[in-house]
Amino acid sequence: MKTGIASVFARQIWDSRGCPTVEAEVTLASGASGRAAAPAGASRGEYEAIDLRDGGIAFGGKGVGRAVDAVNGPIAKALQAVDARDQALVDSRMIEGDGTSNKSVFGGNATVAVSMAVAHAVADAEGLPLWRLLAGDRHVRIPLPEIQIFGGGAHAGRRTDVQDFMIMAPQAGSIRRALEITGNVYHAAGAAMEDAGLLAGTADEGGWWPNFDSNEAALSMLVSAIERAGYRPGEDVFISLDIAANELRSGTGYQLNLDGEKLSSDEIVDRVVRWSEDYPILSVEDPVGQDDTAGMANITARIGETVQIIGDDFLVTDAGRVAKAAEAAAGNAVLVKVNQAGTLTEARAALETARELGWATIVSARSGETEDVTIAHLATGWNAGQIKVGSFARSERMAKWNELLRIEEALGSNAEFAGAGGLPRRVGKEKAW
Ligand SMILES: O=C(O)[C@@H](CO)OP(=O)(O)O
Ligand SMILES: [Mg+2]
Repeated sequence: MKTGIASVFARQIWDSRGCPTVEAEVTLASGASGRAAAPAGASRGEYEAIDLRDGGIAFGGKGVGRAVDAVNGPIAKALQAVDARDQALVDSRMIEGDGTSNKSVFGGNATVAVSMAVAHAVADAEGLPLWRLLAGDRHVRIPLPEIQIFGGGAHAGRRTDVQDFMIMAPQAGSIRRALEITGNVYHAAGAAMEDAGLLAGTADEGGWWPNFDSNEAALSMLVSAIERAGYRPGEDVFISLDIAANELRSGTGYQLNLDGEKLSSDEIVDRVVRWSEDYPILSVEDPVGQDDTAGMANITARIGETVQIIGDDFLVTDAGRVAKAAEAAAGNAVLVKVNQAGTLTEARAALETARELGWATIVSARSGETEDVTIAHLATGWNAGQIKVGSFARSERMAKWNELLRIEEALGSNAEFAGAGGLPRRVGKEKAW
């Protein structure tokens, strides 16, 4: 069989934070091949797949020899001669071989690299771009991007409590135009920071280092950067926040260091609701911690009609957690990170479950990335509607944005920008700022 897996091989490479990660190469009997690399998170949910790192830590500068060995040993053996076109079978062989619920034997960094490399090898064998292989004959839309302008939280020495200050331009009409708008806002924000004497470099994902005295100061600066770039906040360009509140947990509440306050779940929800009234915020991710279903349900009831409420650490790309959250009306969108699940099959199941429930889906990068562009293909081929990759000024991020430009070009006159259509069904109703 030409698409039978002939070899699986891994090596250690280095990611955008200068930390080691796993790169896998898969070759089929025909000679077709695929390559993919595992990303790595810094703000990680407790329920996501474990990255194996030598020395046992989840994030940092130690090697990934154990994960590399898992690929070159048991995973390679388990996948020998398996038909690569059967992604579900490939992934279940790894899931069964690992035998744990969180991939702690092989490492999620081992399984995710192999899972994605297999998909690339099939695309090579079929002579198709990966997005087209994944989409089949189905119509796809170019995803609406969420792009970081300031990076805070765990990505900037906890300089702001909020982790990602991002923008969205649902009316842009194309990825080409959305990126142009983002570039203009990004540079305007840098110039505004310089004018205010606040320019102090960039954070982990390339957003400006957030030298602010309050979370509100960052929000105000973002609004003025949008205006300075010549756009109308709340019309052309909206704000999207990743609070990453799991990182703020302290006892039973949440510690906001910049604002010098400890808040209960109800109080942090009040705070985010107030921000959403005072600023043109269209999307909020992880406003509460990974186990705070009541808090997610509370904020969804209060602002979910007009604001997208995304679960990241709260849902960890798990179909079961998405279904439970939907039952509790806790959120209206899921962030899909393939390495939280550990395989393409499991990540896609989380995405499909959310879609069936009328939730929005956002395919996302991690804060530690490589030149791998797989997620641009997943977001398009799975018709996710949205994509989050980090900022607009570092090559591991730009590689993904630029790949989307190529995909849009390949679609030619069939290219359709998801725009506001990528938002949850309830979001996008009239709201004045
Ligand atoms: O929280 C997130 O959404 C991501 C990307 O911003 O961060 P990390 O990869 O560190 O989890
Ligand atoms: Mg997040």
